[in-house]
Amino acid sequence: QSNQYCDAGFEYESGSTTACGSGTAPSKLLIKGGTVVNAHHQQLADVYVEDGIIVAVEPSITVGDDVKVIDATGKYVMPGGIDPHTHLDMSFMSSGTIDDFFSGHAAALAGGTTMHIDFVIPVDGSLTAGYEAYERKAKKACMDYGFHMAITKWNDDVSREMEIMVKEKGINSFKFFMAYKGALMVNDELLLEGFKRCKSLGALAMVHAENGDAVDEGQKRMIELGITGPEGHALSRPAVLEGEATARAIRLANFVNTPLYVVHVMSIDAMEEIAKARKSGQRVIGEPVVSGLVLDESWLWHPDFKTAASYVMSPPIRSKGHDKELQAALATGVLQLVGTDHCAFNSTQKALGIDDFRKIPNGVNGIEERMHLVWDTMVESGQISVTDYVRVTSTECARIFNIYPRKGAILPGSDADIIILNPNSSFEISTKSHHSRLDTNVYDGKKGKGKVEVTISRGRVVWENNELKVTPGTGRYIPMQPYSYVFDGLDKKDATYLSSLKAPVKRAKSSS
Ligand SMILES: NC(=O)NCCC(=O)O
Ligand SMILES: [Zn+2]
Ligand SMILES: [Zn+2]
Repeated sequence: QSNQYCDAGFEYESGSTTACGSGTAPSKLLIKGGTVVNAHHQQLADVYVEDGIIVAVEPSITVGDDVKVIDATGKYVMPGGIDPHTHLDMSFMSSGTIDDFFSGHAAALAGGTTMHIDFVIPVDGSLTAGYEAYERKAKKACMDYGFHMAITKWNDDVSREMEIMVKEKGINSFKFFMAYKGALMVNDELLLEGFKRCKSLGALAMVHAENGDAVDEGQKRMIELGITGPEGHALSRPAVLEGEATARAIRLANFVNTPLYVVHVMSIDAMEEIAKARKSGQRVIGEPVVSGLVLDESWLWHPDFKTAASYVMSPPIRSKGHDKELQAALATGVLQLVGTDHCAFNSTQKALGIDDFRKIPNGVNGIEERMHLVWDTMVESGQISVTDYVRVTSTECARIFNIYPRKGAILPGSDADIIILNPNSSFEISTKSHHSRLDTNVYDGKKGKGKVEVTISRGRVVWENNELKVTPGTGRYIPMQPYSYVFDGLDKKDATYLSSLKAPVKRAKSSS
């Protein structure tokens, strides 16, 4: 397997073999004989692409000699994955994630993901400075990307800048961290202000739901007990704290009547709050991440610090049982789409917390592994259909963030972000052959059925025959408009609420 790629102009240390290339960019491409799968439908059809756009999806398309033809007989032709949750090149916990907008994209493309949405972190509270910094970081992009933005403090400038981000910069979602006390964490007052502002702009409010004050207390408790290793991470922030914050955020969003997106749902406790809210008719979206779906916390008790620390993320990976319940929730529509929270720190960076788990930079990998692991865990096990696979890995993300059907579909007019998955082939994940810069991989050794054999990024064949051909600077920013479908009808709910309020009681002025 090739593990190196064309990186002209960018410093990058990589593996041994070379597969440098400009990313074959035939202006015309025909994918023949496959089963084309969209979230709503699947059919035997050919897909014809010109200049990065899908032109036709129909049986038996004939073309001239100038067209590159890929045979997909017996395979699935699907929209490339869209990862709604990543942290490339992010400064965090006295460190910086080691996958940037080049290596992270290379890894993503090798695993069948053709777009992601990353979280811009404001600089000293300034959204504009944060946006500009991420614009610079993303110059080396080799696949398409969009941005969410974190809100870490509140004042009139932030409120004004949110409007600029939505109306001028193509950002339609803002994340509020209810954890990471003393760093990114916000209080309920800010949460309410932020939710109201999101609503007024048609932007989606997102939350990292853990009770940060209680986590702080739990961490102190572990240190006092002499538990300083990675297992202290899990013990200090139990699922009840995720459930509490999820419930609180849901209730506050309900009070404001704005949709809510809960990122990285890791526990039954949080999932059940989402289920309850959805059942009552509230617009709440739940995003499980691959680590929560396929791993359990036992790794945090591994005797080797390097191994154990590589599994430290927040909220923590939970005990066995949570994984299966989250899978069931995804299969039944309680949770809607799968992310990764790809946030890669290598073992040297993780060693910052060798004596104190509170200093281990939080985050695990997944951008390269998500498509394979979701296929194997959910489709191969019979829990979801192939069309649902497309929905949870691509289409639903495109719909929620208002870029459908440009993304998330194999339809005439859509961007030609396409994967060909062979259900009869198999994959094996290995730290040695992955494309991330990480020296660890929380999925190392995992094997399964289904293999992404070809990835096409806007008409360019970037992954084929286990070879990656990517070029920095070819990825494009995808602006996202506000008021996606999750806002439909909310004005009617507001009107119902207002008309339900009784007219103010008129009282005579008392004389005494
Ligand atoms: N999840 C995690 O551990 N690191 C990334 C930051 C976040 O999403 O909370
Ligand atoms: Zn988070
Ligand atoms: Zn995250």
